[in-house]
Amino acid sequence: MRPTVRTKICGLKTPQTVAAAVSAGAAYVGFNFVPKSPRYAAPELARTLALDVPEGVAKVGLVVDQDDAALDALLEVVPLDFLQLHGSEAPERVSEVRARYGLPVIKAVGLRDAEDLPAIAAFEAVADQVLVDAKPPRGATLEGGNGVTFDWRLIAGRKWSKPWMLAGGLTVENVAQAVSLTGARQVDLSSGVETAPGVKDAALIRAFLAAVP
Ligand SMILES: O=C(O)c1ccccc1N[C@@H]1O[C@H](COP(=O)(O)O)[C@@H](O)[C@H]1O
Repeated sequence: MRPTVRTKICGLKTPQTVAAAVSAGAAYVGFNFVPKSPRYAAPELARTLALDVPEGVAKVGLVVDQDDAALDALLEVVPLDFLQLHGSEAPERVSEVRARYGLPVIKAVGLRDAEDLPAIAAFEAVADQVLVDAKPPRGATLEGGNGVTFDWRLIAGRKWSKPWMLAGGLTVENVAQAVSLTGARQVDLSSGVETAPGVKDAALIRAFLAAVP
């Protein structure tokens, strides 16, 4: 049965882990198209995986600062339901991507402290969903997937007009507290269900989904 809080498992690269996410009730499965990431899935692989995802589970493509040519090429191959923009895309770029591809866009915003909060409002105006993630640690090479949390009290009790997802360092141990503190109705994670960077584990995926309230 699907948990009440909708869950996205991101960075899937094998049929076994996609099947684990789907059967344990994930609402979204994510494919990572960031070449430098250990979670990268080549478009042909992602296409094969995506074709096996049942109706009712949304397929999300995670990209970082991709231009139209790269997105054209990706979307020719992989049947996606959402694009997740996880780089330094400006609000104007979010609008352009929505208009060009006709797909809903999830825009990631990184939080470290209260100064980062206004960005959520800026993207709320143009994106279909906002993904509220931890800002990468200083010196990190990846824009996300770093397994770090932010101070959830920063967003406790806040309301936005668009659907949003909580991300950043979520694990089986902390997800219930994160949801209770922030009021999130959707959560997203990648490294918290891995045994090594980029290596997802079906048992960890099932345990995480069982722990989501
Ligand atoms: O996972 C990656 O490699 C990645 C690379 C570049 C941008 C985003 C990436 N991952 C996304 O980051 C958040 C949080 O991840 P984590 O749970 O802290 O590991 C999530 O949306 C991932 O999809």
